Amino acid sequence: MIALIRRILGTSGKYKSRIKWAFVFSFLKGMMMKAPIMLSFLAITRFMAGTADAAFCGTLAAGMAVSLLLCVFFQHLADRLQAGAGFELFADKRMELGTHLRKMPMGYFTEGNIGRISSVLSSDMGFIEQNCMMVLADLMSYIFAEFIMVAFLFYLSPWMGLGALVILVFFLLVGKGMKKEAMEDSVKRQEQNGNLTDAVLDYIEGMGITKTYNLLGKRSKELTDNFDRMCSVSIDFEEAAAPWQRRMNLVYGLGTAAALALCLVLYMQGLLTASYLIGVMLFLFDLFNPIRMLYSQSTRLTVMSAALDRVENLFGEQELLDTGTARIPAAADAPEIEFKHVSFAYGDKEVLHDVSFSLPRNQMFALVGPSGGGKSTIANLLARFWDVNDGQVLIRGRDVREIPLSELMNHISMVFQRVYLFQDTIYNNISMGRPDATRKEVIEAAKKARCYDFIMALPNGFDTMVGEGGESLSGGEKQRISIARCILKDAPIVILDEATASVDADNESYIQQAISELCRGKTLLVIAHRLGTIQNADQILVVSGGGIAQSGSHDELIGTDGIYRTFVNVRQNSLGWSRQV
Ligand SMILES: Nc1ncnc2c1ncn2[C@@H]1O[C@H](COP(=O)(O)OP(=O)(O)OP(=O)(O)O)[C@@H](O)[C@H]1O
Repeated sequence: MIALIRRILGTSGKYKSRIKWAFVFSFLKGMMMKAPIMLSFLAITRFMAGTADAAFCGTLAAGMAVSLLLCVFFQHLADRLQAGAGFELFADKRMELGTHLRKMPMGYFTEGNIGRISSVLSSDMGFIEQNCMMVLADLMSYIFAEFIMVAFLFYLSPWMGLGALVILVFFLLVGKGMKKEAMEDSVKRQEQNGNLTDAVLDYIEGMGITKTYNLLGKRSKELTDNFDRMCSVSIDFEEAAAPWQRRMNLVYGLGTAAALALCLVLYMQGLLTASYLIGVMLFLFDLFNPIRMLYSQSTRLTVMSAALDRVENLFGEQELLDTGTARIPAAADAPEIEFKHVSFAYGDKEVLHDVSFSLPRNQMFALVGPSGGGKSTIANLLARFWDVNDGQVLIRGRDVREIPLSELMNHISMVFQRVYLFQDTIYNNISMGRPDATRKEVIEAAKKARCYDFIMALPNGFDTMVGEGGESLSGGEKQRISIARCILKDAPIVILDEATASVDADNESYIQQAISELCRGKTLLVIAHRLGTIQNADQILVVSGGGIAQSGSHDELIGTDGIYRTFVNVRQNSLGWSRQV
């Protein structure tokens, strides 16, 4: 418990001193709570000695009233300091986690971690935020109350004090077993919570496919199974705690009886006077209540501890190093993009092996080749979504790892095949390409991306809200809005993952016009699927089997016997690289 309190203090940063002050007020509250018992003891001693007079009685009554008022006052201060600190602390932690996640390699988000991240951010952090400070306040007041009572008992009778300490050892032993069991179950419960979030996200994201393939029964079953598992681990968790709670109550009952017996034995042996006997009896029945209450919170504490583990683990995930300070030169003799002996593996699976190529400035390059050959991986390494295992990726002669990530991102625009629009206005979706752009510049970008006309036909024009993921727009319209965003950003390198899905002829021609605008005066690296795009490229890189199998212009490559010619011939007659321009 102390370890958990230390851990929370350790993570509380600038709120640490506020929390410590709250502990001071908790301690004072604990003192004031027990003050009436101590005053009563004083009264009994004076009455039995016959020295109590009217002035004493008046002072005693005033002392009782003041101690009760102070108790309420200190409680108020402790609660205010702790609860406020808790909510502010976790608002900061969420922001910190957001910044941390932004610096993680993209691979982290594609390896089944989305559910874990969501459940840490919502359920784990929410649980700690709501419980931690209030529980902490209770814990501290129980610990202080127990300490004050045992110390007072020692003052009344060292024998009674020692007896109380022995009984406390039994509480600690039962508490230890209780904590161990609850800890294991808490870990299982929080892990299942993450699995459930994963399953819910997966179910909702895949709803379209689920309906199309009529998989509602199967997919619902997976989700229901997860709900069932969550229910059973929660029941196990509560059931596992019940026997320990019973043991704790047993120790409480037997401990109080033993303390009472000891008190009577001491009185009969003449080791305790009558007034001290009454004094001890005054709070004997409350003596072990604080420690019992302390352990009744232990299940919440173990959940909190497991939740803290998960939060800390997420914070402990390795970020992409962003220590570079090199600037990308405005002009350089070096190629705009260069891969030097690059090798890269996703885990153990090597995808690129010793890949080298260089691309001059302001030209268009097409990456083509069989599915799974490594085209997207090349684009992702250029944008430093991952780091290479060997070799170097250079922009204008600078290794991307030496360039600050923010500068690198300012230098590169990406148009993904799967366009994502935020639940916001169309205007904001475009302007996030350059947040300081004027309205005129945003509209200009929309015109260049050939989306102005369809935007103006919408009920609220640029202020129309887009549904989650851009669902209320057609695929071609969404793609053009994402191109407008890139045009506004005006980065010197554009990476474009050409859509494989076919769109209607009108949309196709609008998208091609938008791409032409986007690429004016830029270096374009396009993962190309359409023969029209490939033929327009200044240079084609055929990516296959983890390397560059061929490179050259369309005319050069088509005249050579090799993988490119075979591909073009095959694809011309099939669905893949269509002849649409
Ligand atoms: N995040 C990832 N984790 C593990 N393996 C991956 C990951 N992304 C891609 N791969 C694997 O790396 C290989 C290269 O994938 P990549 O997406 O680069 O190929 P591609 O040529 O772009 O394919 P496509 O044309 O189908 O998009 C594939 O075998 C793929 O399964």
